[in-house]
Amino acid sequence: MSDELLTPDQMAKADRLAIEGGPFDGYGLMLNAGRAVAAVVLAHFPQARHAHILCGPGNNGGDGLVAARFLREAGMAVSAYLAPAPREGGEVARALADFPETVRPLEAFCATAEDVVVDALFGAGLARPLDGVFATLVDKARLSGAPVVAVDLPSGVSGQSGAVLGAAMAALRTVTFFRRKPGHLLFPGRGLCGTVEVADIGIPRRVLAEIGVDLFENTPRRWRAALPAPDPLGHKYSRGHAGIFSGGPSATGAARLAAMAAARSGAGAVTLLSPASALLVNAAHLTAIMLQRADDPDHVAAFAGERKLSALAIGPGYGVGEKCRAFVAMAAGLRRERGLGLVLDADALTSFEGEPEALFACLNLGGVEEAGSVVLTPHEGEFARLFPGLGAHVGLSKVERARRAAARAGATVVLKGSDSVIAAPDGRAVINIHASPYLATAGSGDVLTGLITGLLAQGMPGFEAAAAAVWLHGDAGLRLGAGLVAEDLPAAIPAVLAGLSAADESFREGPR
Ligand SMILES: NC(=O)C1=CN([C@@H]2O[C@H](COP(=O)(O)OP(=O)(O)OC[C@H]3O[C@@H](n4cnc5c(N)ncnc54)[C@H](OP(=O)(O)O)[C@@H]3O)[C@@H](O)[C@H]2O)[C@@H](O)CC1
Ligand SMILES: [K+]
Repeated sequence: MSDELLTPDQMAKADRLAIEGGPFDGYGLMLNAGRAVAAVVLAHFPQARHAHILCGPGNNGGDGLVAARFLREAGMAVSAYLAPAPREGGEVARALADFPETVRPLEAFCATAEDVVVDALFGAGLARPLDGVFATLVDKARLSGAPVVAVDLPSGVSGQSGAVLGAAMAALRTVTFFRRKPGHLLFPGRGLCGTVEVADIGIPRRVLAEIGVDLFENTPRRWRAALPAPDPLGHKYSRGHAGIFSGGPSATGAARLAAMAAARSGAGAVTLLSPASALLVNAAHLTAIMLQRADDPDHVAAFAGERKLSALAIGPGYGVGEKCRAFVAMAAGLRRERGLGLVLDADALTSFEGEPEALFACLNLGGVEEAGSVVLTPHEGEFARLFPGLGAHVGLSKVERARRAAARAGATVVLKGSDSVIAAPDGRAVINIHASPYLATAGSGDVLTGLITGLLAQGMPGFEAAAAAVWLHGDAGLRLGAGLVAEDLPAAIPAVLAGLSAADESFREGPR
């Protein structure tokens, strides 16, 4: 499956460019779309007693009318229901004229669990919350128990953000056209789409270049070429040296999880930077990971120079407060002066609650010549603390929120969740769906931080390192499944890396 994602506006442009360049006109595309929907219904619900096609006033409804005609021709019992009067002379009017039966008003819809419902009320043109008869149809469809096949998007789901506007259909399958939209990958939309199929309706791939696609599913294709490979003549320090800050004696586990993940990602050396008070606790649990006392920022800076540290992570289990801010400032300095990669997570983010500008200022200080990449890895709670005004309820898509945050911070932002978004300050963004709900477990985020740090330490750029780490972490979660605990994740990384070539193949470009 292709990994480009188009917003509804970009999709409208794709339609327009395709029509201009031919060979299909608007009605030709609609015929192809309706045929594809009918094919999915016939393939997956051949035993349905009756097909009910709910058609809205726009082109989504037109696709529905075409599908109704093909289903009828295939021998299915069909009822089509249409919103009041489509625009005269338009493609929907043409689809209506070509439908040989009388269509019924939407209010007449009534289905049973043995039937199938085709939801063609609204797609890309959804402009406001569903209410009135449309909201009633959502309830009626749900209560009928009939499977729903959505045309383009479940009606009520925003293609742009995945948000539900008012109410939304819950589909078992969704047939979209040409490329998926962000709303198919972002929750809650993703949870309402069922299985998403992408139909080729004759829009040529060349239109993508003109649209300037800037959002993708997070697949290996996006970062595979930047993934570090060991130099046969290299040594452990030339493979990158990652430093992970540990918390105090009762909060050391998070940093050790991150350290082991950094090592598993391929970094040649990993050092745990521990307060003196936690040295013994950490020493009792470490083997391949090195240990260094770290109570004074100047000493750590000197150590980083002597031992050629190439990336640092601070935050997991570290503790919120002044000490954390001081070490972040020191790390930001090393990043500016020596090009170290830097990952800030958890307590390092929360430590700047109420004064995020202080963090962004120290990350963005001028005179940067060989500054390394910075990656911030907030979950929604930490994100809202660090980026007031960009929290989940501001009416922007998760992609837009992450993009604005990345631009504000001058850093790659991983906005974590079941639909993690990774955004770079230059606007590049990917949405990750390659993950498992079993990853929502204590310590899992610490492992992700370690993977990013390990990849940065090996010289991978920030955006690619973050996207790769999120995918590798997700793949480990999918492999382990039920019963996984965070300790299992680093150990699963060798198999994940070994399987990467095969995964890569499955994301190769399609024929168009
Ligand atoms: N373009 C092409 O060539 C191709 C497009 N294709 C198909 O077209 C679909 C996009 O079509 P579209 O742009 O006509 O939008 P669509 O989703 O049908 O809705 C717009 C209509 O709904 C109305 N409306 C909106 N929200 C509402 C609400 N809450 N409650 C009530 N009304 C509401 C809105 O009214 P208005 O806002 O103008 O008042 C307008 O009348 C796309 O998803 C795909 O299926 C394929 O055939 C391939 C070729
Ligand atoms: K729909």
